Amino acid sequence: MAKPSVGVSEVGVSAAPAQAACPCPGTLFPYPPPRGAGIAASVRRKCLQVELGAGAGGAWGALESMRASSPTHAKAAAALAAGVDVDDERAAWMARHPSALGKFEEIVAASEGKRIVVFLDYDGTLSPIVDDPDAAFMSETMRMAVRSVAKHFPTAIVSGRCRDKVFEFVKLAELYYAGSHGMDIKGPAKAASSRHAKAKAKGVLFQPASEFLPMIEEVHERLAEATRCIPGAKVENNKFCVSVHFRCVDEKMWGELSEAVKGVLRGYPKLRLTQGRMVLEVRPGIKWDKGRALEFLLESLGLAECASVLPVYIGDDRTDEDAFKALRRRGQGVGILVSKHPKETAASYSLREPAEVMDFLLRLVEWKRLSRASLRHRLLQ
Ligand SMILES: O=P(O)(O)OC[C@H]1O[C@H](O[C@H]2O[C@H](CO)[C@@H](O)[C@H](O)[C@H]2O)[C@H](O)[C@@H](O)[C@@H]1O
Repeated sequence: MAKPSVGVSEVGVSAAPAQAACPCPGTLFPYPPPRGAGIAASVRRKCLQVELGAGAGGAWGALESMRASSPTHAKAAAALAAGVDVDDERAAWMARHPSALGKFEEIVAASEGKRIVVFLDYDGTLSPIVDDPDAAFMSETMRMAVRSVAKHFPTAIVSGRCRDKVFEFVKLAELYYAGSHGMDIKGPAKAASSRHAKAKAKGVLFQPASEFLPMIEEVHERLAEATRCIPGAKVENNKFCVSVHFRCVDEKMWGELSEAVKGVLRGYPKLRLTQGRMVLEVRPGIKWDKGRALEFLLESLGLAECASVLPVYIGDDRTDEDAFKALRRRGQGVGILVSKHPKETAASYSLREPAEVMDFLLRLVEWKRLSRASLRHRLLQ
């Protein structure tokens, strides 16, 4: 298996994913994605810029990013700057990123002759967003849906959380887990079915940032100390990354929080700062993300061949954009963004909330059962 190139990444993410010629028929990605009127260009640019510059600050600082990530701010700014009717904007966005439930038949039709592999983000995708990160439980019905999906398709959870923690929430041993934004990858603990035996025999386990472990420990302690006096701030150790939550911090204190985080990171030039949903994410500055984790898992499963696989990735966060972009680079796959609001995204489809994710997963299972039954029926005739 090819080892990844590990090195300090450049700060700044290009707005548009690199265009890849797709050699495969039946791609679901119209690329480049049509750009309708709607979110004003300046707001779009801000929504796309996820690297914040850990040192002296990038062209665009952490505080501005924190403000723009607030749904109220982003919406108000977009409406103000573009004078756009919010309903029109939503309709235009839905035309570009239609509901994966509404387009279900189109999606499964694209899987003809291919093996579907399912990738699921955790927070905001399988569990609703809540104030307390330690209380982001998934429902038992969602767990049953994921378990059923994993019976039919290789299934992976790809999360910003530490792998052990996300496993504690999901509690399904038959899945692949990629924790710490894909920097901690492990295969199923025990055999789920003989179909997966090949990948298991390879013993999938990969930690491309292991040398950062002591540094992350240290920076976690320093961040906890530096933000102790900011009410509502919460620092979470995600093993290869650290999350600094500001969901419960008064907006007036966001400036102080971002200064505290940047102050600590000045001493750690090998780390980088990105942002998720009301959270600043400190991570090793290596070229590794959820997109690379997706590629790694496909390769481990022996399914990297473009013609034989249809990866389906469902996620809600900026960090999931790396996986959506990876699918576009492959020129094939189904990227589904979970969002109630129009957002710039490299995903092709959308779902509004975790409840719709569960409906989609259950439909996938039902479709698989029916197509198997119909195949059996045809063989017996
Ligand atoms: O990649 P994910 O599985 O989506 O993890 C991303 C971050 O998720 C968690 O934070 C988010 O969910 C919390 C609980 O709903 C919420 O309080 C917080 O505001 C969100 O950002 C998790 O706590 C982070 O460590 C993950 O990096």
